[in-house]
Amino acid sequence: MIEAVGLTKRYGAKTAVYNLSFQVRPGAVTGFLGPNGSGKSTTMRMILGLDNPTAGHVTIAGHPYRKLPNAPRQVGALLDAKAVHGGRHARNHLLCLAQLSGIPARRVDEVLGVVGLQDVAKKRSKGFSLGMGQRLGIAAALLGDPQVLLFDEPVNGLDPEGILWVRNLMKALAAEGRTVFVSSHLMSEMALTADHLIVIGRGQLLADMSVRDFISANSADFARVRTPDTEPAAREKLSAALTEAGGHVLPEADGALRVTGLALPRISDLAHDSDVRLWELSPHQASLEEAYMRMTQGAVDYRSTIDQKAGLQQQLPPPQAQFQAPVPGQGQPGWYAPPPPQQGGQPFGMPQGAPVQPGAPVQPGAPAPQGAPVHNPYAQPADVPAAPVAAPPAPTAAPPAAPAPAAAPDLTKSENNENGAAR
Ligand SMILES: Nc1ncnc2c1ncn2[C@@H]1O[C@H](COP(=O)(O)OP(=O)(O)OP(=O)(O)O)[C@@H](O)[C@H]1O
Repeated sequence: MIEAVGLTKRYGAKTAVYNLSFQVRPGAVTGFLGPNGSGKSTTMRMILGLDNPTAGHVTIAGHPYRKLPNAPRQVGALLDAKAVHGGRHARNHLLCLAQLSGIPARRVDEVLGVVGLQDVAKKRSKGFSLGMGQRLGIAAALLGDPQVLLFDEPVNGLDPEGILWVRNLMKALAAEGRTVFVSSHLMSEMALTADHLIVIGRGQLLADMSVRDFISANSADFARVRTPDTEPAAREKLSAALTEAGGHVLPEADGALRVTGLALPRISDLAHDSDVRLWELSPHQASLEEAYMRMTQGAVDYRSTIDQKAGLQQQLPPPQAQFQAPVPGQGQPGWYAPPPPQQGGQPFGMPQGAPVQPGAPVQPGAPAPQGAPVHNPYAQPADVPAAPVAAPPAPTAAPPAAPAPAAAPDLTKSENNENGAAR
């Protein structure tokens, strides 16, 4: 098991990782998700003892990596597939690594076969494609037949067949009881590969939950209902009837209504009873990618201004907007209404208070425990992490309309590392 407690890493004024605590358990693929620059690689480097935490600590099987007995046999990692001596043959590269760790040569041929590079084993790796380089990096990670495996963006550069192969490999390794920790910025890929998700944004924990919980919290079914464009009063009338019947109605940018909490036949009956004609009544499911984008949108460091101008980068609402009561007949162009899974619920399984404790899956709609610190990753400027703030008032049924800015920690103070030494 990998366990991080209060992990923080600063590079000068830049806080790459802030107060990150989580556990990665054996027997499962744990996806490590976050936008570019969110701190995934930094976290992995700290797990592997390649970077010292500014504060907090991280252990593998109870030991910091550098104190782990026979570490190369216990932990395998793919961090940077390009970090290979290009002049060496693939086999020689692996042979060197094996000799350094006392691993027999026959294991080199085994892993070359596992990753499908046996036919190019005698080729210099500088001639390798991106995908072949990834396979060589994965072979190196598997050399010691380790129980704990870390892969940083393993599907980078792989073709669809290669992606499927990595996906199946990760699952097979976890099924053998190994701890498999895989970083990615693609929710769609992780939804297919991982059992558990740890999501970070700007170095802070946004979610720690099983994929199943993430799916049930985020991919609620909804119906799209459309009334004739020429009859805004009918749309308003229907919206009121649906809301009165217990549905949640949110206007979509194109004038349709997104309805949750009511089955399609019931929506049809209500429209009929209200004497409203329908141009569309269709079942839909919100995509996980969409939910993930919304979860991390406030924590994205790099965003194209050109995309925004062209309308390619959709401006999504802040999470609090999801709770705004629907206004019958009034569209809110420019944003895509999310599906609230339940009344007063927490649509994304996001921690309302403190980041979710490892092992405690987020219950959609569950209020933050009283006294838990409020964590508001959306309120942060780009370079300042959210601070653990003072105890909030008792949770209320409805969240505030606007995100409350969280106090930033004093970044000028040094923190002590696990050994008590200031960095
Ligand atoms: N050695 C370093 N010196 C200064 N800043 C660094 C260093 N390493 C990382 N950073 C910064 O820390 C932040 C987190 O970087 P990191 O590479 O961990 O993110 P990431 O989630 O792995 O990103 P990506 O998905 O793009 O690989 C970034 O803003 C990055 O610029």
